[in-house]
Amino acid sequence: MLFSEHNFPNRRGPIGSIEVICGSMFSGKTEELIRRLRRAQFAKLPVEIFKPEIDIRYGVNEVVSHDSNSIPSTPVSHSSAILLLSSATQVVGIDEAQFFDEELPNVCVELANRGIRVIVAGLDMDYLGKPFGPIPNLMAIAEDVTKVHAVCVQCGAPANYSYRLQQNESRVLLGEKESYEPRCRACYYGIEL
Ligand SMILES: Nc1ncnc2c1ncn2[C@@H]1O[C@H](COP(=O)(O)OP(=O)(O)O)[C@@H](O)[C@H]1O
Ligand SMILES: Cc1cn([C@H]2C[C@H](O)[C@@H](COP(=O)(O)O)O2)c(=O)[nH]c1=O
Ligand SMILES: [Zn+2]
Repeated sequence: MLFSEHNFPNRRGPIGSIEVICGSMFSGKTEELIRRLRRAQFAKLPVEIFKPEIDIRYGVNEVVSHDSNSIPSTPVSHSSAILLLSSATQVVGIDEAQFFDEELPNVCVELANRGIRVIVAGLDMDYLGKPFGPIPNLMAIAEDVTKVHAVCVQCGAPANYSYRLQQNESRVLLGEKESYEPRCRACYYGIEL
C-alpha cells in the first residue's frame, strides 16, 4: 500500500482494518504475524495478542513460530473475550484463528470499527483441503489478505496444503512435523504429471 493512501485530509481519528495472513502449516503465518506486531510495537502502539486456549503446543502465554520466534499472548476460550480485553489497545493480533468460533469475524468487525488494526493469522484449509473454521469469512471481510506458502517436502514447489501423516480423522489434531507435512497440489492429491 502506498503511504500517500494513508493521507485522508477530511478524516479525523484512526481507521481500523482487518488483515488476514493465511496458508498451510509451515508457510510462515506466525512469523509474518510476529513481524507485523513487532513493527507496531516499535512504533510504540499498544498491542494485544490472542490465541485460542486449545493451542498450548509451545506454552500457554506466547505465540511461537516453528523457528522459535515468540511474542507474549493471552489465551482465550471464546472470541468474545477478545472484545473485552482489547479496550485500551490500537493493534490486535490473533494467531491460530482457525480454532476460534464462528463469532470471530463479528468480533474483528467490532474491533476494526472502533479504529483498531486487527491482524489475524490462521490455516485457510484443514488436512482434507476444506476451508477451516472462521478463516474463509474473515478473508471475505478483510481489507487485506496475504496467502503465504511453505515449501513442498516432496518436490520443492510452493505448498498450500497440510498433509496429515497420522491415521486420525478428527478435524482438530494438534501437531508438528510428526503429524503434518506441507505439500503442493500435485503431491497432496498424488497427481502424476
Ligand atoms: N517445508 C517447509 N517450508 C517452509 N518452511 C518450513 C518448512 N519446514 C519448516 N519450515 C520452517 O517453518 C518456518 C515458518 O514457521 P511458522 O511461521 O511458525 O509457520 P506457520 O505459522 O505458517 O505454521 C519457516 O521459516 C521455516 O524455517
Ligand atoms: C491441517 C490441520 C492442522 N491442525 C493443527 C496442527 C497444528 O497444531 C495447528 C496448525 O499450526 P501452524 O501454526 O499453522 O503450523 O493446527 C489441525 O488441528 N487440523 C488440521 O486439519
Ligand atoms: Zn510437491
